[in-house]
This record gives sequence, C-alpha cells and structure tokens, in this order.
Amino acid sequence: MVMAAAKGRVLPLLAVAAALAAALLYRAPFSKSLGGEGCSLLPHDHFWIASECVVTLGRVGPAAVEVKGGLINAIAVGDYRSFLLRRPVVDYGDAVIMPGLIDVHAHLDEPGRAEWEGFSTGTRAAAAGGITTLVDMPLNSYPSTVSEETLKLKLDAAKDKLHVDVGFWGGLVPENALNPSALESLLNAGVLGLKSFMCPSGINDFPMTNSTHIEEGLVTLAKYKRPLLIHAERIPDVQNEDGIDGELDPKAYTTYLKSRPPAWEEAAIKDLQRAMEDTEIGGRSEGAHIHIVHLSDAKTSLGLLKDAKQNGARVSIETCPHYLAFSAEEVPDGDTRFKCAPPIRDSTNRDNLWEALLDGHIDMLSSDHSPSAPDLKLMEEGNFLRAWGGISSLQFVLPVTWSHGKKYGISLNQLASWWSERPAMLAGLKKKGAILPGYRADIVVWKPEAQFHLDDSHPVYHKHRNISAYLGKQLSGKILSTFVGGNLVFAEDKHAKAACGAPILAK
Ligand SMILES: NC(=O)NC(NC(N)=O)C(=O)[O-]
Ligand SMILES: [Zn+2]
Ligand SMILES: [Zn+2]
Repeated sequence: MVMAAAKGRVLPLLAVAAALAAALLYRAPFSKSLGGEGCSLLPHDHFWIASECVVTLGRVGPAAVEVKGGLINAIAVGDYRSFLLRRPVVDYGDAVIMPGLIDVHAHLDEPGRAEWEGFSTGTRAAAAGGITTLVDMPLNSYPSTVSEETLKLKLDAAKDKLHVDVGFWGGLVPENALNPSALESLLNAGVLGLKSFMCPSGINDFPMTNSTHIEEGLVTLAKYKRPLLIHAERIPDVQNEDGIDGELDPKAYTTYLKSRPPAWEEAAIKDLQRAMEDTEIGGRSEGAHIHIVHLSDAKTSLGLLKDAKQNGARVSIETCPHYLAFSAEEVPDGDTRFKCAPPIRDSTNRDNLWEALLDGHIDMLSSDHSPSAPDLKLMEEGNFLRAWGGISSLQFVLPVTWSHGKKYGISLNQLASWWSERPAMLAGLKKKGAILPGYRADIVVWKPEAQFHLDDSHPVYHKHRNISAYLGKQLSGKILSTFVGGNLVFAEDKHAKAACGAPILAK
C-alpha cells in the first residue's frame, strides 16, 4: 500500500519492523471518528505525518505523529524513518509540523454583514493560513451575539460553512451586564466567554460598557470560569493637548494617531483597576479572567497591566501581528488599509511590544481580522478619520509573525505558545493547542524559509483581498498543509471540498 499524499515524499509499505527502540512512543487513551465525504484531501483516517522539525512535547526535532479517527493517537520522537517503514506516512522532510493556530479574535460578520466577510470565506482563509480554530467576535455581524437567541442565529448562519473549528464569544453590553440571568442564558448557550468595549465600537447594536458593567459581568463569569475580553480604550474625561485639532489633515496618518493617543488605552486600564483586583484570590469575582485584546501601547498601559499581574490579578494580554509588523512611520498618508483601533504606533513602541512578547508579559497573539465592505475603507478619499477601522490579515498571520519575528530571534516553541497553547487556555479548549496524544489532530505544516511575494497573483481567500495592508509585501513562511480534526483541509493551494469544521460550544 502507498499513501496518496498531498505533499512531501510518500513512503511505500515495505521492509522490517525496525528500530522501534530508537523512537519513544506516546499513546492516546481514545479515538473518535472523522467527518464525512469530501472533508479531507487525504483518503485516510489513520496515517502518520512526520518531519525533521516537529514542535511537540516542549521540543523541536524529528518525530512522527500518528493521526487516527481525528485525534493524535501517538507520537514517535527521534529516528522516525526506520520506525515508519511499515506505516502509511506523509513525510514532510524538513518542513515544520506545529499545532494549528488558534485565533481568538476574528470578526466573521455573519449573519447580517456577509458582504464584509463570512463563515465560508473567513474559514477558508484561516485554513490557508494554518489556523485550525478561530473564535468569532460578537460584533460586526447583525445582530450582535448578545443573547441565547442571537447565538442561535450565528450557529444557523455557520452551518455547513466552517472549514476550520469555530467558537463564539458573546457580547457584554449594558443591556445584559447588570442582568445575571440574561448573562447566564448566553453562557449556558455555549459562548466561550464575553467581550466588551470601553469606547464606542462603531457598531450601533454593540454599545460600550463602563467599569460597573464590567465588574458586575465578571461576577457571573467567575461562576463559569470563562474570560471577559476587553477592548481597552476609553476617551479620557479631559482630553489634553494630544486631542485632535479640527484643522489637521484627515489623510495624514499622524492626524489619526493624535486622535487616539496611548492615553486612551491608559485611561481604560486605569478604569479596570478595581475589576482586575476583583479577580484576585479572595476577590469578588475570583475565578474570572480579564483578557486585554489588541494591546498597542507598550508603555504606561503595559506597565499598569504588568503591575496588576504581579499583584495576582487574573489578567492576560494579546497583541496582533500588525502592531509587530508595521510602525506609524511607514504608514503612507491616505492608506486607510492600515487604520485600526488602537492605532499602529511608532517603531520604538513596536520594538517594545516585541520585547514584552519575548519576556512573556504579553501572553499571546491574535489576528483581530476585522474587514468591512471595501467602500467603507474610503481608499480613494484616504480619510483616516472617517474610514472603517480594522485590519484584514487572517490568512497571513503566521508568515507575518515569523517574517518579522525572525530578527527578534523568536523560536518555533514561542510561536506555538503565542498562537496555540495560550489561546487554547484562554478559550478553555482542553484538547487543542498542542501536538499531544489524545488531542484533536489540528496541525499546520509549513516551510519557514520559503519566501513569497503577496502580489496580485497570490491566492487570497478573504472576501476582499484589496483591503489588506499586507498586499504587496514579501513574506517568508509558506503553509503546505493544514489538518483540522485529522482532515487535510488545505494543501497545495487547494481546499477540501466539504466544510467539515465544527462549531465549538462551551459546556
Ligand atoms: N468593530 C470592530 O471590529 N472593531 C475592531 N476594529 C479595530 N480593531 O480597528 C476592534 O476589534 O476593535
Ligand atoms: Zn477591539
Ligand atoms: Zn476586533
């Protein structure tokens, strides 16, 4: 028997059972069956994948991973070649085999704004980018996911469209924040946690919360041990000289920067002081967890969060590839593809974000993929103050993180921690985020040194390619194969026919 492999060398079934001793074997306790017809580009539900560079068990090196019934069944580390002689294997040579990425912050905008993105396009882009699980934000779809009923609408809209696994955050908004039974019904319906904004979200049916809403919401979340994700920007009560003067040119990026200074992030985090203390041992919402999304200010805001962590608050921090890849100095005036909130700041700030990530003060990465219909980006007019804020990046986050992280000396283990292990912990995904026996076989195979130019001919699966700030960039890190639950969902620039990703609901 020979395996019809998508990529990489195919080993024939021959020879002796050899060298078992050279490979250490870890076995899983159970297995589960695969999805249906057309779910995988590989016609097997029991196979091995192997390479010289597998990120597993806290190390990087030669290993083979046995996938059976959608799960990782066993891992053979060491000299896998002789061990695998009798087994069907896709040998990826020197490519990296890593846990699939878990993107805890993506806006898929369906139902209601499918012209912005959508479950089908968004999850195809995710699969092409090595993301095997994403968690959808409760806003930008219509209606927003703020109740059991609106979560049901999400699930209906997602049916048969998911190419990767998708969980859902619910919204903490003034309407439900002070009403524990409303929050409990949303949490009982299966959202993985809640998300709130401390400034206007730009979406009418997703109003901002104040610190009282947040403190009260956390008490309910504590019972469920699920996190509250917070967009931490707040318009300070008194705008200082950083505030924007009406005469400034709206096409200049510096104008946008001045309109949303680091003081907004600082003001929000100061406002969260009591909420953060409440999460400490013995606090009013002990067991709850505050997660600060898309941190941009690597100075005072980061300092305040570090202090809170040190004092025992249950707080985690995410930043996004665009804050690590770009700097304000290089954003062209009028190029609203780069508009996001909080803004991309200067290059010193970018370096400080990298340092905080490398030192472990920033815990993880997410895309904050937040597209819109292209006309809302006002690309011709180039008005930074009026354009929709949000970066389109879902498909590119792994090569972007790698291409820019290389000069800061990042390791594959760090990548796996920021993009898989820590996000899995945040979202409460117990058997995801690592290549370990018994875990769901969610895996990305990629070539770190393979360079590509993101030009017009490069396949992009986002709904709208032209609004992405990464177009035209040279990147390294090409995704070869993406497995979700043992299904080969993407390989050689092709997707599996059927969309067999699973919706994830908390129990
Ligand atoms: N309504 C949004 O999608 N907002 C998003 N916009 C950004 N980040 O520019 C966000 O996550 O805050
Ligand atoms: Zn946000
Ligand atoms: Zn967002």
